[in-house]
Amino acid sequence: MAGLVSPSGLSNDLTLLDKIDSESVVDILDKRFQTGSPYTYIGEVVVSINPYRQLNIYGNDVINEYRAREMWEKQPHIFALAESVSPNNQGKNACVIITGESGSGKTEASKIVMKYLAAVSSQDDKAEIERVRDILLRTNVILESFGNARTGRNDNSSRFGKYMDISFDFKGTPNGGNIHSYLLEKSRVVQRSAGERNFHSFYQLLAGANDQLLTSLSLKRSISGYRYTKGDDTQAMKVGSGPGTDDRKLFKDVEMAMKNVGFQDHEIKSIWRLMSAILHLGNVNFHDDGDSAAIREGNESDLARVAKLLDVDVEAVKDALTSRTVSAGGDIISAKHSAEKAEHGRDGFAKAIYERLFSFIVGKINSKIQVEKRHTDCVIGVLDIYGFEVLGINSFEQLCINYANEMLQQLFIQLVLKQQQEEYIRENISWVDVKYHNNQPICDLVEGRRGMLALLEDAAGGGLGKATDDGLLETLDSQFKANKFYTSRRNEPQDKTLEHGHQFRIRHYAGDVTYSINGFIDKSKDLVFQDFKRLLFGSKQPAISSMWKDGAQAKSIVTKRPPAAGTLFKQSMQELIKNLSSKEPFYIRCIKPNEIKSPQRFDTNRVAHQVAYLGLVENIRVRKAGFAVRQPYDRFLQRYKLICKETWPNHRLGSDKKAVEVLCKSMKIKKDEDVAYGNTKLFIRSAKTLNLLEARRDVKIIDVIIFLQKHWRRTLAQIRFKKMRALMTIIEYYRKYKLRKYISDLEKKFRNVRQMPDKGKSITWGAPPKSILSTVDYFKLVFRRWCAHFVISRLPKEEHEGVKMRAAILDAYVGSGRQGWQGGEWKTDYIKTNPEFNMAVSTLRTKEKEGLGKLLFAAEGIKLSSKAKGTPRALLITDKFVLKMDSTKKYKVMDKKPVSETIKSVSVFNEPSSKSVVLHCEGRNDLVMAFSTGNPVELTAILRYKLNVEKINVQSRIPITVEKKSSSLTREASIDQSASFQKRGNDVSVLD
Ligand SMILES: Nc1ncnc2c1ncn2[C@@H]1O[C@H](COP(=O)(O)OP(=O)(O)OP(=O)(O)O)[C@@H](O)[C@H]1O
Repeated sequence: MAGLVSPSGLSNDLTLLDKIDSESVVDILDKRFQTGSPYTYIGEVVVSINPYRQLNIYGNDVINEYRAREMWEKQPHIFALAESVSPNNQGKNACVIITGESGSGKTEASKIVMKYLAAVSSQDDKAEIERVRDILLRTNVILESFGNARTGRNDNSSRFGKYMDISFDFKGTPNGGNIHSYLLEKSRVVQRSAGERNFHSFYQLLAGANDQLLTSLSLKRSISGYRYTKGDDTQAMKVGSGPGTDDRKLFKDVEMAMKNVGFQDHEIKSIWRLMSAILHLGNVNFHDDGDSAAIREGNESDLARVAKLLDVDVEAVKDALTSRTVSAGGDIISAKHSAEKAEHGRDGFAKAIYERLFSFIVGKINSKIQVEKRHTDCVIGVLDIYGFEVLGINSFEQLCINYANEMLQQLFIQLVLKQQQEEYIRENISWVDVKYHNNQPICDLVEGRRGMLALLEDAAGGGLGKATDDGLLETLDSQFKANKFYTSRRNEPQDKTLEHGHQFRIRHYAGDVTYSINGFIDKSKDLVFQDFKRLLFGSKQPAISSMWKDGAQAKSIVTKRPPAAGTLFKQSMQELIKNLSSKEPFYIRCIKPNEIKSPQRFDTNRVAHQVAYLGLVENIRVRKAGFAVRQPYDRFLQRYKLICKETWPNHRLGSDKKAVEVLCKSMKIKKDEDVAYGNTKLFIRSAKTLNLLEARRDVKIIDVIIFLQKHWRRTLAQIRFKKMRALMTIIEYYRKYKLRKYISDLEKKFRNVRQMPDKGKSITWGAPPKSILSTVDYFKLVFRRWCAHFVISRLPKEEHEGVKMRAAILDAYVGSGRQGWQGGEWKTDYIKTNPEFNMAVSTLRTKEKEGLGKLLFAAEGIKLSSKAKGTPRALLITDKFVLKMDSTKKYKVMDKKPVSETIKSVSVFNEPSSKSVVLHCEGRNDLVMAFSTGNPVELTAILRYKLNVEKINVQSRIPITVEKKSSSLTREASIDQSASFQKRGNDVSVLD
């Protein structure tokens, strides 16, 4: 519920409070102050309570959160208001009016607005735009130096009102601006209350100027050395040690800012000259010499310094300070001052120099940022003006300040009501009239045709006859006798709180203020003798001279008295109000939580007082009258459409208004009673309805989150799946490519293989892709066979069989150690060499009824029998039988077994010359023979090639089973060519 309550559960908009009274508002402000969330809304008005501590809520990350957001969407913040006024958002002229008492945070608020506007304005990096943006941000440093001072209430109090217009071009880029200053508190130059300081600029100059500059200005680095900077609080007044300030550093910042803004060196120098001249001027004292004033002894050097710094003649300065030129009936005479009057004149001169210097600085800044109207698309004004002021003694300045606040409050009520009324008319909603405090009678009392300022003007011009403060009070008393907002002791003798003869009281909207009439006429006249004007117009410093153009008149010309200060102030206020009224206003109402700048202390009474005089409760009531909240239909839908199935996720109801009606109906929100449907906005009467919507939204949002999560997960899975599929396709294509490449490379390598002398045996095959390893093995086999074919085809046909047989046992013998196994002649049968054996076999053939089968192998030797004896035997193998014959008994058949049941595997020794062979027979004794005729390798080949006995063992120790006993057969070379067996422990050795 970002829009309605803060994370700590506080109402974000005071109109949403159930109970609208001062206590509830103060209570919310207290909680906001304590929780470090200083902003609250009343509709579009931001109420700000000074946190008096640095909060981490002004960074660029936070700025980004507020971009392109409606005010109510995020937590209350000045950024939200700045976003509303920013040209990107509305493109209309607007103004931000910041009010509140001294120290409530107005200047800080204006800086926050500026920071936001600068950050979000279109980021065009043209040098000119950068320059203007830079100047607008840097002006603060300069204006704060010359216009701010430490007061009892604020260490950095603005002692002038400031209105800054920032112009934006059609792209929303700041391209210029204009600053207006109001009522600089120039009296501060010559006097101030205990513990307060003069304007920062004086201390910054004394602390920050380098020795060379100080010497050129004839200054000492000493605050106590000058009447106008000397204070009663020596610790606080030490150079560079003002609380909360670093004068030395700030001097550099100000100098740099002036240079960046475009002040020329001679202008900056003139500014330091004028500041120094003021300091020296304050040290010039007078005494009465007869009936006229004379410079006090010892002060001539100060006077000389003043003259030098102002670049005028020293005698002329002396004359201007001690006398006055009067033109009467064409004669020009010099009227001498008394010492008192001269001192008065000196202070007036110092104030005037500073005031004109300040105006010069503001004018200079303006000249650097002014922009032609035709290049301006919209203007945003920021007004940071002194708040309502009630001091121990309230004088003319307080009257002006409080009058300005009356005007602004009147404007506020008018504009808020007017805006609301206009909105109701525009939206076609019936209008409810609201009673509110009307400040107009008080404004009239001050500024009316026969109001206080008009009477002051008369008094200042001598029009009232008695141009004394007492006389003025008498006139005011009689003029406003019947005015219920004015009172004095004369008009209400029973009111003992008012002092007779010099106090009057005005009932301001913010509370009663008692003013002292003393000094009113002088301050109102604000007289600077023409002699001073002429003196400084004559300065050889062009910048100084340019500040005093009205000193150009000849002495003989009788100058028309300028309007009184009050009248000028009234005019500038009226102009300001006119300017503000022409723009869409936005308000920041600043509140000061305590008097001691504490980040913890919340002074309930003080805050209640401010809440009252800022008219916040009234403001809430006005805003709430009729409808507490209004929201454009599209925005409303954006937030709440999820709570109604007809509107979620998108409606098809023709218009947003219709969709909102359906949504409200589904929530049983009653038309007219709870809400009203305007042309473009929904008007919600009370917080109850909004809370209902928000509560429903909170419930629904969980469903939406689950729904979104579900979809998002599905989307993620789809994305992953697609990626995987793509990956597989890539892999598949790559594999195919690798395969094709391998095969095509092979094909290229083997293309001319027939013509190669070695028929391609030297070709390297390369590592094949894994998937075709077995295929390539097969290819290799085919290739080998193809090669073999060539070898074989060159041999006579009858040898083919032998070669094939040799090839068949290749795997068993390669690397076996039985070199030369494939060589030699294979005779198949060795009978022919022995006629007796041959005869016996022929006889056998004829005798055997079922047929002996085709003779495959026949050989003689000795057979291992029990006790390791070698018995002469002949071995006959046909494709059907295995026969053992006794070669000592005319080849009598000893044993005859079908060949398939008999031999399971065959073993030979891995030594080339061995003639022994072991036929392993399943379930029977192994047949171990050492041949005298017959080749054991040939026998293994016949067994595998012709009788499918696959297993051929070629080893050095052959496990045997003879006479049902298992042992091992080893081989030893025979010395005499004849074979024999020898017992070796449990094992047997054949000597062959
Ligand atoms: N948003 C803020 N965050 C932190 N401190 C603040 C904030 N606003 C104001 N302050 C503190 O309060 C002091 C006074 O604020 P600021 O000068 O803006 O008051 P002001 O209303 O302009 O006073 P004046 O009318 O005297 O010029 C600041 O110097 C600063 O210490």
